[in-house]
Amino acid sequence: MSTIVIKCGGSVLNELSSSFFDSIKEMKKKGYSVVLVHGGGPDINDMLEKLNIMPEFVNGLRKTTKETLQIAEMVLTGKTNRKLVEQLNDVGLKAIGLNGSDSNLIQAEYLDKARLGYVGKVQSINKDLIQLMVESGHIPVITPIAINNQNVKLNVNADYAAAAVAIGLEAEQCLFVTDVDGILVNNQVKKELNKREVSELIENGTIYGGMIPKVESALSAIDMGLKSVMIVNGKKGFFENDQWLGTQICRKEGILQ
Ligand SMILES: Nc1ncnc2c1ncn2[C@@H]1O[C@H](COP(=O)(O)OP(=O)(O)O)[C@@H](O)[C@H]1O
Ligand SMILES: CC(=O)N[C@@H](CCC(=O)OP(=O)(O)O)C(=O)O
Repeated sequence: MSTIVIKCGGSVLNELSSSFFDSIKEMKKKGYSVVLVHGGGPDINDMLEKLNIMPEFVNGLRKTTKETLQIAEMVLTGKTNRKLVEQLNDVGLKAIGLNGSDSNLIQAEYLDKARLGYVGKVQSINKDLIQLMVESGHIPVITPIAINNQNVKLNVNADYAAAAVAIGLEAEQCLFVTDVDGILVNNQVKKELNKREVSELIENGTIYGGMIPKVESALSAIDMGLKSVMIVNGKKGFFENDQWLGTQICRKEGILQ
């Protein structure tokens, strides 16, 4: 059975359009297995600010102290995951929330402990557990908190978590659902971008902040054999006339021609 992994960004979780849920129903009807990974950066920021802790990011990744990690997990599992699971269940989709640290669902190691603290780089995923859920007709909704081999929990950027889940499941496609129509260059959505173009756009500052983990994880997923990675807007319908609307990340030039 073909799998589509959908990463739902925190930027758009409160504004998901009804066509977002219709698209998931459509994919299920067509026989795809659907697996969701969610973010929640803005919810974490709100809580940190309430607690007078200043959020800090390096290239779109949150600097994570032990305290920040606890707050991130509390918000992501207690608020963000709950909300998305409830919304999916409300429209009749059988969603089930899973924390990435449960049963080694997402295994990670420190990405750069000195610079970023408790931030994880995914090493492996528990494919069997996800497949168990999928085969029983459920949509797993995964929170990007991982665990390392010393049982230390780590905060993983949801874009990297989604790409790792897509690779682990040998998914057909990974969709990054966010709050913009795709990657914008001079206010125009690029239909496709390759590795070289992405590097140039990061270098000249056109791609910045939260878009960096998206394009970097997209490129590494493609390098590892994933067929298709797209960045789409969750506030609108992003599937029309059998086509995805957004930016496709390609390995090399002209891959779609
Ligand atoms: N070239 C670009 N095109 C579009 N958005 C960009 C670009 N570079 C940076 N961004 C920013 O990336 C944001 C999406 O990333 P982020 O806020 O982390 O979303 P999410 O929570 O969905 O992961 C956009 O809202 C925009 O501010
Ligand atoms: C290490 C790291 O950056 N973790 C992210 C996890 C949530 C996330 O990725 O949320 P978005 O998809 O909304 O950005 C964070 O703490 O914000």
